[in-house]
Amino acid sequence: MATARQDVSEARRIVVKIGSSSLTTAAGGIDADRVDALVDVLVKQDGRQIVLVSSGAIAAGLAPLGLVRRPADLASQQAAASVGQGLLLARYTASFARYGRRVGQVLLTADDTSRRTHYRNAYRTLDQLLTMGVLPIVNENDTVATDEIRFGDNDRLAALVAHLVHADLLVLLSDVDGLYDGDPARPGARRIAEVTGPEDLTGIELGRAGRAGVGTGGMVTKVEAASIATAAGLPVVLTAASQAGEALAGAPTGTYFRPTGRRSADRLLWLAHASAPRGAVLLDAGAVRAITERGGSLLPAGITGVEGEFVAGEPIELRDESGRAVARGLVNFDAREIPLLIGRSTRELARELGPAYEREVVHRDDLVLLRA
Ligand SMILES: Nc1ncnc2c1ncn2[C@@H]1O[C@H](COP(=O)(O)OP(=O)(O)O)[C@@H](O)[C@H]1O
Ligand SMILES: N[C@@H](CCC(=O)OP(=O)(O)O)C(=O)O
Repeated sequence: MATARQDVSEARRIVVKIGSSSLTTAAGGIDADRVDALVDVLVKQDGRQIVLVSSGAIAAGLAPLGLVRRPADLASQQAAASVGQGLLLARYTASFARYGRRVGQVLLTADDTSRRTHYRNAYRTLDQLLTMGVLPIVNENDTVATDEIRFGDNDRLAALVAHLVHADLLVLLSDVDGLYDGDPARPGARRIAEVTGPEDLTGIELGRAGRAGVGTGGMVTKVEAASIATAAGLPVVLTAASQAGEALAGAPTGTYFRPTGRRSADRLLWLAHASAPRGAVLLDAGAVRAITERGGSLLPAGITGVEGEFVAGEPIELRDESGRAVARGLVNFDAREIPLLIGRSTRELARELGPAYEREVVHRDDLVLLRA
């Protein structure tokens, strides 16, 4: 028998993510009835605050541009997103207006949000919208994101947004009613009611997107999103958009992913999962121990080399002597300055180059360890 989902029914701040495949018609374009059906459910969540992460900008922009499927090149996808995002928001605005509710558009890029000031601003804006009774509708800012820094799918973005807004539940809505042990179209495929940890996922075939030309990422990115959220202490429910009401009420629909970890320092989750490192510094064994075992900052004395082009404030990888990435962090120097610092003490650098050089290469507060 399925276990009761008390943490789901009691959740007060919830991120609901809906995929393109659940919002668009087979011919391309927004399916107004499906948008209305979702909105009908969301407005009934009395006493709860909802943040909606909605995909569908690219899909919504296809038909108006005379395209029949998602184009392969980034520029055309971005053009479609630019046309479609406005249409999508207009549709949501009209649908929520039936109930006298307002919505606010929030477009995020993964890269921006791993920076401290942007992260804080994003939190403040979302929190303020919720306090004012406005329902935020989040999407990736497709028109500016480049291939390297782009999520592409919204599943992982939703997991990070759930963490950002201090939600107590993440609901992923798709065109499939849960995680199956293999391709759900295969006869005999079985729905998995509950995932208690990564061990429950061994042997499961995670396929790519379902309906050709609409969704992206398929189950792979949904399971990744669920792992990010559950490791940060959040329960996750994955189910079909048509079952959103039951899922939010805590009924045993879809797949429930049980939390496996505890909430971690805010922004660092974004640094680990959303940032695209611009380069790397190589660390000697002492520096690796200092950051992995003693929770220390990375000082110039422990650096043996530098790779790539980056400027102060950007995310970089910290690698051990074998080249393995052990951490990610926001660097305090430009790449071209690092050779000057290699192997030298901060005191010596300050004496020779001035007090501006008496600083960590990566401060411990801007550093996240990667799992081995
Ligand atoms: N093991 C699996 N369990 C469930 N669905 C799967 C599995 N493997 C692949 N899929 C496919 O993933 C699709 C959902 O992903 P996607 O198309 O990216 O949806 P969305 O637009 O909702 O993000 C489903 O339609 C399904 O065909
Ligand atoms: N930001 C993109 C999301 C792309 C996408 O298809 O995501 P999803 O349907 O969630 O797999 C959009 O709005 O089109």
